[in-house]
Amino acid sequence: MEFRYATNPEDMKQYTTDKLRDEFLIESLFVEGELKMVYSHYDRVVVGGVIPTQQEIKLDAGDALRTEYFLERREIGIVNIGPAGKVVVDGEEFTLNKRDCLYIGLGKENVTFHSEDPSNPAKLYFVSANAHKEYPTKVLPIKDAEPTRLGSDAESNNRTIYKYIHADGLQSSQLMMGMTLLEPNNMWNTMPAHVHDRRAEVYLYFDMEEESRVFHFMGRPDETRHMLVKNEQAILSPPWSIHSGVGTNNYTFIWAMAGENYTFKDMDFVPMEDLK
Ligand SMILES: O=C[C@H](O)[C@@H](O)CC(=O)C(=O)O
Ligand SMILES: [Zn+2]
Repeated sequence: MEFRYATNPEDMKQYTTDKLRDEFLIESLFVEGELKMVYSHYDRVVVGGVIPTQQEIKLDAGDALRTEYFLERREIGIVNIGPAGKVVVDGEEFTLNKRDCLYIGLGKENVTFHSEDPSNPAKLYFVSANAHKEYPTKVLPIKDAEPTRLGSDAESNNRTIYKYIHADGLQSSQLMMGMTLLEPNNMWNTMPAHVHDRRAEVYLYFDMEEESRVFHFMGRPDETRHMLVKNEQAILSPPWSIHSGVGTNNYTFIWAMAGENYTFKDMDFVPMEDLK
């Protein structure tokens, strides 16, 4: 488990490119046969990636959480971004095909990750947050998720948002999670940009070509910076930061939020005049 601390936005003004990336970019989450995790002090989210091969991989609290097991005081949302996989939760099996989401509630002790075909392994991405109450452990297959169309070709941001974990979907204590797919020839996400000072957010960009990049914008609206992001890299977005990107090609991303309220629509849009 790697640890990331929270940042004062005043300090971010001084950051070099390398420092910005060290604090906010997660460059490597997916390694065959391994479970990789980053613990962020923003709303204490844990961001993880796992590629199980021949052997199952256990979701382990290690020494980092100082609890008996990972979900003792947590909940988790898992999305498969690769070939078919399986998650076993206290003996119950959940199959996840590409883009399916599994929510696991507080108190589940034994969670293991598996691939249907170890030579063509699953790629499971997850975000976990602290939880105060147990909600049902459940899969939402992508085919049953509600699509919302946003943007337009004229603005190069024609995209579909699927919400998985939220007030009207899979229920949780505080975690919200979903996925946004851009149509071909559409490159912009989240423009006009917004902030939600009550919740931190995490992005995972994926389904990108090796040579494609997303220029991801962050920072307070009047003090923005960018980071160059590759396929299957994640971004930690502080509550005070915009989180918007433009790609050299279209792409897909998973967003996850945790924090104060549980209201997806609680976001403050930034007028173009205020963006600097
Ligand atoms: O707070 C919500 C998140 O930033 C995403 O829902 C934004 C997004 O997917 C998009 O505009 O494309
Ligand atoms: Zn947001």
